[in-house]
Amino acid sequence: MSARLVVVHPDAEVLAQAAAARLLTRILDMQSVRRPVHVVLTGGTVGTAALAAAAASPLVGAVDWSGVHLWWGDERYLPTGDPDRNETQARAALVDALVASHGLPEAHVHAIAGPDTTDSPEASAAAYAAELARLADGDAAVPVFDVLLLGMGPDGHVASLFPGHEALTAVGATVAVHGSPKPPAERVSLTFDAINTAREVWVVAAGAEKAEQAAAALGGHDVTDVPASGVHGTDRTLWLLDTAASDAP
Ligand SMILES: O=C(O)[C@H](O)[C@@H](O)[C@H](O)[C@H](O)COP(=O)(O)O
Repeated sequence: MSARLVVVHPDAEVLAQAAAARLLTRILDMQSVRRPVHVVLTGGTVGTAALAAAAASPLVGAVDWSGVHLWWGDERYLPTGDPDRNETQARAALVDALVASHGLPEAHVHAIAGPDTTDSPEASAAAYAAELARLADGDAAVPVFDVLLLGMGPDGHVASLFPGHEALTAVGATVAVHGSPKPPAERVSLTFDAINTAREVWVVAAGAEKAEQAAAALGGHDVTDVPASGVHGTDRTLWLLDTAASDAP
């Protein structure tokens, strides 16, 4: 487990641009030492803005996308193409362009299944766990994630791990979530166990409404109340904030 490093940017726009530059540089760096590279994407406002910024960067052409696998930290259990799916938003911002123009194989886009192809969030979580295990080394449950992006909700949730929810203590790589306080109620998420195997975990958050929980998480508040408190990379844990999110009342 690594110490948390906090980087503060002036506003949400600069934060998204900087996170995009960091992400592309991280992938390039990793490609010089290993292949494939595994990246976990996030939904959320800043996370999606960062993907859009990555799409517009000239560095996008420097990455060998044929050697990159994309995953999600969580998904809203909604049908393929639903505008509220994290996958749909990430595809529109970046992923579709990578497949169409930059050689990312569609088979490397590991979306979490919705109700159009599975019978339940449990079935989707099981299918995602199987896909993760298929790409993992040996008996590992998940691939070694080179970078795992997370947004954070104003309640301190990350992925679909919400305060006080039973999913916080789930074992295994993935968990079906029912009764999410943020709609939609049904979701699928990576567990803490899976998230915390990543080499690098980056929490990206902007806005004054995130400040209290960001401060609580960085202060090591109990993970049951502030799930963001419980995420760490094995090599590095980065908190990428804007000024408003870093300025606790
Ligand atoms: O499904 C979701 O809701 C997201 O996966 C969630 O974890 C998100 O990243 C945070 O809630 C931050 O979202 P905002 O940046 O939009 O506040």
